[in-house]
Amino acid sequence: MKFNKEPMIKLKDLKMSYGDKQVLKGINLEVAKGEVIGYIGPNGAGKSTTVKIMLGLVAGYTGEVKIFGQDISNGDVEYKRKIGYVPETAELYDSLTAAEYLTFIGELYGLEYNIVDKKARKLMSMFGIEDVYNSRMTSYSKGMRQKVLLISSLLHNPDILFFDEPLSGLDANSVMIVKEILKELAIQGKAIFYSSHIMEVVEKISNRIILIKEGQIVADGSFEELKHKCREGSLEEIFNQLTGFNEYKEIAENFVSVVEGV
Ligand SMILES: Nc1ncnc2c1ncn2[C@@H]1O[C@H](COP(=O)(O)OP(=O)(O)OP(=O)(O)O)[C@@H](O)[C@H]1O
Repeated sequence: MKFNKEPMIKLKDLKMSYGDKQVLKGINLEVAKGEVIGYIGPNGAGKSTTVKIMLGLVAGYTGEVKIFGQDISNGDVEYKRKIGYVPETAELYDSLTAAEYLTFIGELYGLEYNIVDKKARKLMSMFGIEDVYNSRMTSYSKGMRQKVLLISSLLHNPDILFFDEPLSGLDANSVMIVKEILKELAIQGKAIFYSSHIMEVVEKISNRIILIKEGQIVADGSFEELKHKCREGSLEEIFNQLTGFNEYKEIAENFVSVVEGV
């Protein structure tokens, strides 16, 4: 296989516009096996757009996107078989049971029904939700749905994982489990692309942080490196500094005074 020598992901001068608006202005990055990339930035910075381009969901970009050493514009979608994705918002097929949904997804990836059924049930049990495996997902809480989504992204043992707010709706115990799972997956050599606005978690789980602002990378390094460079203590403070934001107090005060002014 190629990806021993090649980086798992390589983006070269990636640009993307929607109409007149340029949302990616030349992203360059390489991701190696075992890297957990915290991909962060303000709302609208271009994070989801980058990820969707890599997933082959958005066309019209310029520059080069190589996944497992293969240029994805060559029309061969085989690379998608080794990718897992948890989108920020997903439409689960609510009227299905988790058993039906997960076995369906597994079969799409070419897994045998019995194997995927067993695996899905086991993973559900580890998340403490085995008892609802055969219940319709309409009856699920937000956290339970999120767990099903996480499981569905991992059933086929992908080599690259794209996670967009994967902890959304999870309770503190489940968050700890997922954080450990991510660590373990990275040790197994997976590359993980982790987008989130929860800076405390990004700080802890990422071995490399990439901060994107207005379609450009403005920081790329380990948390320790960014801390040293920015002379700040937390990733939240680094984020505020690098995105030039310090008027949160003023905005909050004005906000409350408008609320009170009714
Ligand atoms: N399909 C689309 N059509 C037009 N504009 C789009 C489309 N998708 C995204 N955009 C614009 O591209 C910019 C980047 O959006 P993107 O979703 O990549 O940001 P993001 O960094 O993921 O933000 P968030 O943190 O809010 O999820 C935004 O200005 C958004 O309005």
